[in-house]
Amino acid sequence: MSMIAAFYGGKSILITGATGFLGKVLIEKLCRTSPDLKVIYILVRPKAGHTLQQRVSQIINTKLFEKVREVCPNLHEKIRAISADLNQNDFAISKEDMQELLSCTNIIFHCAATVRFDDHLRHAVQLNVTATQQLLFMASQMPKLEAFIHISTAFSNCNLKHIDEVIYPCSVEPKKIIDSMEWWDDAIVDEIAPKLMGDWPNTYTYTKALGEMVVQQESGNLNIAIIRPSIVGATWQEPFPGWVDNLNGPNGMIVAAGRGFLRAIRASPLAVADLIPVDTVINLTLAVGWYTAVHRPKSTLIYHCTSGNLNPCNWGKMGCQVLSTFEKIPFEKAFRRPHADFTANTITVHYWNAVSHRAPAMIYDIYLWLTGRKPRMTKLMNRLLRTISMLEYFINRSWEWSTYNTEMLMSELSPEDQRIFNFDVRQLNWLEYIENYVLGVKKYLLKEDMAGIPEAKQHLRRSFPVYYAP
Ligand SMILES: CCCCCCCCCCCCCCCCCCCCCCCCCCCCCC(=O)SCCNC(=O)CCNC(=O)[C@H](O)C(C)(C)COP(=O)(O)OP(=O)(O)OC[C@H]1O[C@@H](n2cnc3c(N)ncnc32)[C@H](O)[C@@H]1OP(=O)(O)O
Ligand SMILES: NC(=O)C1=CN([C@@H]2O[C@H](COP(=O)(O)OP(=O)(O)OC[C@H]3O[C@@H](n4cnc5c(N)ncnc54)[C@H](OP(=O)(O)O)[C@@H]3O)[C@@H](O)[C@H]2O)C=CC1
Repeated sequence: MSMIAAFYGGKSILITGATGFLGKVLIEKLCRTSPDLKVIYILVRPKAGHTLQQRVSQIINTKLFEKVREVCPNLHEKIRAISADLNQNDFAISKEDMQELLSCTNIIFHCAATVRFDDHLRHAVQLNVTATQQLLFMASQMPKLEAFIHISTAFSNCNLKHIDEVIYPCSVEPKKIIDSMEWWDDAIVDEIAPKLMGDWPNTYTYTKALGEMVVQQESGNLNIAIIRPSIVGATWQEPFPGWVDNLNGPNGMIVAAGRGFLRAIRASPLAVADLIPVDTVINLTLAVGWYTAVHRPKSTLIYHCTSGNLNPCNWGKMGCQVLSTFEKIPFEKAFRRPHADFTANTITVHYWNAVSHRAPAMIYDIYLWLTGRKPRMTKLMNRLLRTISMLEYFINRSWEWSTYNTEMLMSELSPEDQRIFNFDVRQLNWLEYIENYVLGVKKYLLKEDMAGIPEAKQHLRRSFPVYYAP
């Protein structure tokens, strides 16, 4: 019998960010391995044109939930959506709902965040710092709470090269920043943001670091743990390989390269590509929830969920495998034949951006205009180049994350739990994983049919501009 699965049986679990990438995989795994859990409360913000129930149905009627729908036929009843906006006071939760959450919750998984790199500092602070503070305050009023699990990022300290499983202080206290945001107008925030952020590359990583400090400072008597995943990628094994549903991180780059838009990038081929599959992150998260509640460690433990020190792979090897997968399973309607150059030289980057990115886009737009269609390629290319410029920081450096707590936890699990909640990234075969990843992007993100592969291959071979354009 799995101790972890049994632990979640009969429990009331509160999840923020449940409609996001990690949140969906968390709900799926929880319901599949512990179908006898009592209820999962999910805090969902209302979206125009969709009722809360519709948002839940949209999630659980997808392929990701195919297996769990068999194991847990009353899935709808297990998931209770609560209308909430984490940007509002008391999360704009109704009195009745709040009362129920406070009196019933046993475990909290706090996943909600803004993961945009370019978010305005005010908004990033609101969601990644202030909302975390508010949730901790709520947690402190929950008599039945056994554990509070906070999802951070391994890049919250990306201004350091070697990162231990400890909280590093930021120069300005998060409480001061939260208070200041109330009376600073946007112009002041814009002016002061670079000074506050120092050597953090964006508002996302900076506010996630502040969020960790808040967790440490407001932990009180709570039983808390922090999980720091690195770059979270498609599923490795569960519920099936290659599932992915957004364009964040490497996903957008795989789409852009597969469709032939992206041909060269400023990246260090030897830099460690610290990717971690989303199911690995969720398995660790559930194991941490169990361990924190049952063993009640004396201090807040931080768990790095990274691959670099246990099973390293670099961007060069990943890029090659992505490209070789495109040959076997090409994407449909490619603009050009997939090809990629890594370069570290700024002049070469400018050259490739002009010759291989902007010029073909402009030529194609002229062709669209001449044939009476709306030009769109230049706009798309500019957006892609802007995205790449934001990712460059992460593909030209390597970090070392220590994983003592994560390895300690692995050794605490029974053999059965090590199998069911596997987060041993040493077992991951990168080449196989990347191939399934690319296939998953094609199937689940681009919704392309595998039956279209022969036609996609013909398109690449037969179309002269597609094959020969630089
Ligand atoms: C398996 C890995 C293999 C990698 C190899 C891939 C390619 C291989 C082929 C070879 C190529 C050359 C070699 C490549 C070498 C490596 C390259 C890989 C790069 C991988 C880099 C990963 C780095 C990740 C860093 C991680 C740091 C921490 C991780 C985290 O903690 S959180 C998750 C990370 N967060 C994000 O990724 C969010 C980033 N996004 C943003 O900040 C914003 O969306 C934005 C990029 C700033 C864009 O903002 P906008 O306001 O302009 O746009 P908006 O968001 O409103 O969207 C508008 C429309 O654009 C679409 N869109 C959004 N993002 C992308 C995207 N990345 N690519 C394409 N399109 C995108 C969006 O859907 C909208 O569309 P519409 O609705 O139709 O208008
Ligand atoms: N993806 C990655 O590569 C990595 C992610 N992480 C961390 O993992 C966690 C989850 O990330 P991920 O799943 O990728 O993120 P997503 O962007 O996919 O999901 C974010 C979630 O937060 C919710 N949310 C955002 N704003 C609000 C709000 N005002 N009120 C209520 N809910 C809100 C979103 O709801 P809605 O559907 O309404 O938008 C969504 O459910 C984050 O803490 C992130 O920092 C860490 C490392 C890497």
